[in-house]
Amino acid sequence: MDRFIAKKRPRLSPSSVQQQTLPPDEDSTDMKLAILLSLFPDIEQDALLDILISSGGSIEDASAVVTAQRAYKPAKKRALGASAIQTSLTSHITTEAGLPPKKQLTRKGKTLHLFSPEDVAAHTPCTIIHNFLPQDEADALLLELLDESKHFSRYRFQLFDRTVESPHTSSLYVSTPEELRQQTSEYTYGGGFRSNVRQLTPYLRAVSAKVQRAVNDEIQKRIQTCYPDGEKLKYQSPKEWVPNAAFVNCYDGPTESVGYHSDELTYLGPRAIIGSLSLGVEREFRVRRTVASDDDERNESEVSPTGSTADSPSKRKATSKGTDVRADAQGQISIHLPHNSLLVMHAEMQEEWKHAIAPAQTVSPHPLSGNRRINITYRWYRDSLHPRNIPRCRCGTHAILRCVQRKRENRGRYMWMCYAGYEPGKKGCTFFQWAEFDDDGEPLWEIKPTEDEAPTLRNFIEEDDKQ
Ligand SMILES: O=C(O)CCC(=O)C(=O)O
Ligand SMILES: [Fe+2]
Repeated sequence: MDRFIAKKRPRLSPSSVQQQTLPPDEDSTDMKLAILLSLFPDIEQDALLDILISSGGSIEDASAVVTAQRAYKPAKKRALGASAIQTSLTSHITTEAGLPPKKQLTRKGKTLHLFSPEDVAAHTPCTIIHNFLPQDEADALLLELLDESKHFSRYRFQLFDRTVESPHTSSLYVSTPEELRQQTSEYTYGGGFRSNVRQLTPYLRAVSAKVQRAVNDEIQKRIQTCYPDGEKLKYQSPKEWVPNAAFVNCYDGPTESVGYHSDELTYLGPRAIIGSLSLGVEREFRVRRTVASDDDERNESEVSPTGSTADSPSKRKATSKGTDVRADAQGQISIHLPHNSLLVMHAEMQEEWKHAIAPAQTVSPHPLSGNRRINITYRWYRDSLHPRNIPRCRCGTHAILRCVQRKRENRGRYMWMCYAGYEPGKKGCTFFQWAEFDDDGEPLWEIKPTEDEAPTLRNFIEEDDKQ
């Protein structure tokens, strides 16, 4: 549900930099990749990422490589692509129950393809349930949302001096007309207000009860089998996961996609969990782990069960340039998402990994949807993170919540920052403030939030559904 490519804040002129702590330099690989994608829109994102890594993180060098390679292989899509390892791992690798193996499985420039739920649970921060709904219900939901998708739109944002559109369409769904009003005038998304918000449809609501049960079961299994001492993670909510917003994406044809990103945490809070239901055409969901920019590649052998790496300052190594591309040096994992599969993105996902729907060369048409894939991400917007409580920046919009992923010294810390600069026609400010939470992920506000009457979002499950 994020902007289609994670972005670095636009550079500000020295005169506009305020006297305050500026946030850590985040996501520079993604920004570089976004720039390369805009320069070479016909080349696959993965291929550009490989080239960026092998060029030591330099955009200039990477552009020169692409241009030179093109001279030899004109306009052949995927000609520069990463090679894939096609395998099912469970038959080859023994792991402790539910724990990721000690040895790193992915390598620079490689894509490891996972199909079975056991492999997905063991090697990624996700779990997957195939054939989640009875077939007729899955088909009915797909048909309902294909009809809805006529009203979807592309998300637009500002990247330097260009307005860019998401390479797929989407809409947000909430329960009531009042919530719809709030979503277009109080809640923001990537620095601006949403224009495309719709009211929950009958099947979206009916299915949410099943998603809620399954996601809560998967959370408990994950805690018991994967997390240290069988306890929830720090900042993860101990409460029941209750979806009250659904973000629906439509990918019409093989080239529609979403770039690598982690989801915006502003209303979901730290350690967000997302239930993601796939319908129609099967597509690849790619994940890659993010690591601190100054980490040694070797620390990949020290992966903890939560996916974070052990801190070993003695192994740190200074490098001359492009250190941030180390995060991508591990390659990526591809999870195949067939029709009617529920993927749960667990609490370690948004802070420590990035995800994408990769463009495909071809897709196998689905009998009901043709070349289209529908994806629903059910989300839990937290009452304590209602817009009325969130810090305002100097532009007047409220700040957005992010987690430091790359810089070792602040990795895992949360921050509020202005994102208005990404909204077409707006200029952002330099507002930045560290965000503090208690161990259960509830915000610790410096200033007590105002108490107004605006209702918080309602659970999708109505009282009648609970009986
Ligand atoms: O389509 C998908 O499976 C993922 C969509 C996604 O990442 C998002 O909406 O944030
Ligand atoms: Fe996402």
